[in-house]
Amino acid sequence: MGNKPDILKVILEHKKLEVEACRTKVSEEALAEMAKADRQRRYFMQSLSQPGPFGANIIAEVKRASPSKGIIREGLDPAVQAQAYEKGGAAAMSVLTDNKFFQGSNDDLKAARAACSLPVIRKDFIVSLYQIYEAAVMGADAILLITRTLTVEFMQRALALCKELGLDALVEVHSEEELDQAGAAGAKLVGVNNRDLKTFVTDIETTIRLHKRMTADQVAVCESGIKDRADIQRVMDAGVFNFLIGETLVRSDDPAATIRELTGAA
Ligand SMILES: O=P(O)(O)OC[C@@H](O)[C@@H](O)c1c[nH]c2ccccc12
Repeated sequence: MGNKPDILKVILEHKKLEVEACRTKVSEEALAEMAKADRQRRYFMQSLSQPGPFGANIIAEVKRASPSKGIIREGLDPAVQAQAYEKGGAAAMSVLTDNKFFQGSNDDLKAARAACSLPVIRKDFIVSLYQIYEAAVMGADAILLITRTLTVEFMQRALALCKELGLDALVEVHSEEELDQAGAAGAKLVGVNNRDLKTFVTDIETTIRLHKRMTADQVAVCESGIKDRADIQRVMDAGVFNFLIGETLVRSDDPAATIRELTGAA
């Protein structure tokens, strides 16, 4: 790592500029007004509050590319992918909306959500409340908050706004310290990213370790680096039943079948 640029820092700096550019087109006040409009809410957190029919709940991700892997699948169609995810028995869906680093878009989220009946989380780098209004306006059911990139004070404000707008929040952590910060902010749905966003090293044990430190009112999600049923079994044996999976499903030629294998339904 040493002198490798910190990609997370680069992403956040770019994201701040992006949000400022959006603000000049639609003000936060105008967006907040739009966010109040009636929406057909789908319950993201509720779909993860207990184990599914075969045990594991899968949050299946639409992910075209990433800074660590480059293009994961050329020409990925979010609507087709969403239908396969639903058919395979996914509990929920995640859609990357960051364009510069993940080649996603708000339109990807809209298309994926319109093609199925699963609750959808907007996966992006939230640096401003502006993006939370935006998430509500594009029809997302939940947002991701990455503890490493935020203050406890901002997370509290963000969680309060989510409540007001009828959005769920998945609060992502990668260390004991971050888990404590997420808890202090009032996070209930806690995602443990097995991938270190600085080094891109993935270790599933991270979820098992941090889950032991969670409180009884927190629901855990195991995120990143899940390749097969054995990975899932190992984490389930430790008491975690929610899994956020991107690459393995996007690379599969039959994502519905892969979900069935992963959940244990096939
Ligand atoms: O493709 P994977 O290894 O299955 O990982 C999915 C998901 O966890 C990952 O995309 C992710 C987790 N947290 C993030 C934060 C930003 C961008 C991406 C992510």
